[in-house]
Amino acid sequence: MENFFRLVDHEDFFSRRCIWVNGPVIVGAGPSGLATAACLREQGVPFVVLDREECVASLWQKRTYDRLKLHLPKQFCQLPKRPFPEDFPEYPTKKQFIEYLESYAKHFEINPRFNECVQSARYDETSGLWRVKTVSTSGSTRTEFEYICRWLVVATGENAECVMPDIEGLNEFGGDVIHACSYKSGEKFRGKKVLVVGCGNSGMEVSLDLSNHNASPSMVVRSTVHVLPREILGKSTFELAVLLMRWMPLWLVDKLLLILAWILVGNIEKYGLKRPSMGPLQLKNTMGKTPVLDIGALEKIRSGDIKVVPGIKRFSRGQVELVNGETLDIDSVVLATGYRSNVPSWLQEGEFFSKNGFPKAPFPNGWKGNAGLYAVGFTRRGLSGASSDAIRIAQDIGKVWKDETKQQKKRTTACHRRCISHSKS
Ligand SMILES: Cc1cc2nc3c(=O)[nH]c(=O)nc-3n(C[C@H](O)[C@H](O)[C@H](O)COP(=O)(O)OP(=O)(O)OC[C@H]3O[C@@H](n4cnc5c(N)ncnc54)[C@H](O)[C@@H]3O)c2cc1C
Ligand SMILES: NC(=O)C1=CN([C@@H]2O[C@H](COP(=O)(O)OP(=O)(O)OC[C@H]3O[C@@H](n4cnc5c(N)ncnc54)[C@H](OP(=O)(O)O)[C@@H]3O)[C@@H](O)[C@H]2O)C=CC1
Ligand SMILES: O=C(O)C(=O)Cc1c[nH]c2ccccc12
Repeated sequence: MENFFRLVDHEDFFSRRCIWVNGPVIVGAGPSGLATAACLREQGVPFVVLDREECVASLWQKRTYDRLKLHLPKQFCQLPKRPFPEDFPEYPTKKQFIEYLESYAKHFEINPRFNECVQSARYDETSGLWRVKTVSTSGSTRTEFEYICRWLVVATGENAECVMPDIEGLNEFGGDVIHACSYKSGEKFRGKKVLVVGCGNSGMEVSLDLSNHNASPSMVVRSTVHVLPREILGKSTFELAVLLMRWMPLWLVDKLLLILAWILVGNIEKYGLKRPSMGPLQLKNTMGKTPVLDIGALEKIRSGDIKVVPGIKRFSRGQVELVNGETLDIDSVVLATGYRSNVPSWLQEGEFFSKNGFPKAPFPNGWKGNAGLYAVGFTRRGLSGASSDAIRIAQDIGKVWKDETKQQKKRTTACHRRCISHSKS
């Protein structure tokens, strides 16, 4: 047992083991939890990280497709205190990113308690402490734990659960229906007609991968979407936007991006890809809707290899009926319908987090709540947002920690002195 938490060796009436944590409990061992743990380690603050899966970065390891690459340049995706290895390409692969995260955890000696799913967490006013209940499913035994701590860091992410839409007739469809989080490669869809529901980055990249594997994807675009080239004149579009934002307001950067996109990708409305009236960055900031950074799907749409279709009316056996009345024969469905936070399902708190599982306060103020509650990685700004939250949280907790340990030291030294002077007299 590591020295920073003590197993209070008693089992309560419900056979739940209580663990006092000296320092914060961090829920989630993804990039956000790891970044916070690393920054705390540097401050000398002990912590416990909990994760429901048996590995770090489970979203990346278990719920993403094989050909995934980061789609922002590497300098926007590395975590605090430890840059990516020099030989990483501009857009690291999923494998490289996972290797980096594993070595990051090792370097900062972060050893999460795996297979522990947090069921509930509440602040106990009387003691001024957080009570975090988990169920551990390691092996065939089921153990319940209760962690008691002063600080709670929520790092379960914006993508904790898959959004599975309830579409009429989907139960009668009969073929394979998977969410994009279970999609690995187009290999097993060769020669198949696949309906991809959703046109965010997942829908676009799954459609591209299917087409590269000689499947026939039809992608559902029920409303509007911003598609931007990943690069403009050899420079990353995201980086260009970040640079421009230093000099001009967001709406103007949006206008420029759209002019450049028009020059580079032309009118895409004729392919069924209508743009929202709000600009891409403004939409990301206000609604959290990420623009698509194109890595080749547009070309396949132009060539007709990826078919764009309107919203779905209903499914029937082997078929889908669309809102324009058209009916398509299909073999499989990939739901690229997005993700949601799961915080409301376990955190018993109504002030800091809103019902959608995101902090109520917008960036950069959504990292700190009341009574030792923190949130990391809910900024809708990807990995760079998570890093900036992590740094702030560790500084905030570190300051209190240092003040208190200093005082404690003073008390012990004073007592020590008194004892010595006492023994002399
Ligand atoms: C396909 C895809 C590609 C992406 N690409 C990029 C990119 O290129 N650049 C970028 O900046 N961002 C990207 N993102 C955004 C993404 O949010 C971040 O990459 C990153 O994974 C977020 O880290 P996180 O730690 O906040 O969340 P996660 O990585 O989701 O980690 C949260 C962890 O919490 C655990 N957990 C959840 N609930 C519980 C519970 N109740 N009890 C215990 N543990 C729990 C999960 O098991 C998980 O390990 C991408 C997202 C997706 C889905
Ligand atoms: N390479 C990379 O780095 C990648 C990054 N990502 C990131 O992961 C995050 C999640 O992306 P993604 O999984 O694409 O999710 P998004 O939330 O971005 O997109 C969901 C899509 O599903 C559509 N949709 C939802 N419900 C329905 C329905 N009932 N019928 C039809 N369409 C529906 C939405 O349409 P509407 O807009 O009308 O609601 C939208 O087009 C994003 O931040 C994204 O950038 C994802 C893949 C790759
Ligand atoms: O890829 C993602 O999911 C991200 O959230 C990364 C990201 C943060 N801010 C953006 C603005 C435009 C495109 C992608 C992102």
